Amino acid sequence: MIRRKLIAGNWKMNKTAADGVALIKDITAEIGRLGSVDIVVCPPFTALESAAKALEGQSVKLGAQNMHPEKSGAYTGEVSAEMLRSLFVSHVILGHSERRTYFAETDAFINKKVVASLANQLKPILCVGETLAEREAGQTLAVVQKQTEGGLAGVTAEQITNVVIAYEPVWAIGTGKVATTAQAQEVHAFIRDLLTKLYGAPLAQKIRILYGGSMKPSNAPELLAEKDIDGGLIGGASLEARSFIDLVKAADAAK
Ligand SMILES: O=C(CO)COP(=O)(O)O
Repeated sequence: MIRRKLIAGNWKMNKTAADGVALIKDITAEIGRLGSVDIVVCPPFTALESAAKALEGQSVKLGAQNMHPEKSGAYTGEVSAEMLRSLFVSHVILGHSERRTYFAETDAFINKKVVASLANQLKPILCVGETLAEREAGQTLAVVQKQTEGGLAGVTAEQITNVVIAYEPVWAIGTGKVATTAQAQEVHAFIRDLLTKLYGAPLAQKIRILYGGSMKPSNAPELLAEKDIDGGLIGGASLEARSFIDLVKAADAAK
């Protein structure tokens, strides 16, 4: 398999610094040195520094949930790529549907962040996905195409293998409604084709495309068996050590 599976936990606005360290200790005690799967945890900003210390010497990587595209300046409440790098952050979730919806983030703004993250040696996890109304109107692939192309504008062939795409159908996030494996694989294959058109097959084959939306240990094996599903971006099930560990084990079994 050319693509290593990747399991990323998006803690969203959950866990204090102390809660985060406790969770990381439970996770790393069981799978901290598992070599076969890439694992990333994405705590809130306030828990990054203590999480980085708890992850020292472990293979689990650290991600942030957002960043601002500018280097520094008068952007109250925001955090730059350089600030994240100084806390040993390697990945950053960008364009999550919750940020698109609640914070009015556009493809153009998300694109600036993607470009800035790559320029600062961070690996962006670019989230794309349709709402229920868009799916019902038959617009799923058009929406995903617009968000993917918009997010990746200006990203070069040299940079693209550092990008991770996460397909997260908005109607499946936090709802318990998981996309069927066929629904997910259809969109993942579509994204892979799009990446092939943009960057050519050899590079497109190397890019990880994660599924996100009510993924849990019970439905992960079936999803992860699909040809173009290279891992998961996990919300709710990443908040408990047991379910997160079981998701990582499912990815290990599917590799
Ligand atoms: O939004 C998600 C990950 O970014 C998915 O959240 P849930 O796993 O809670 O549905």
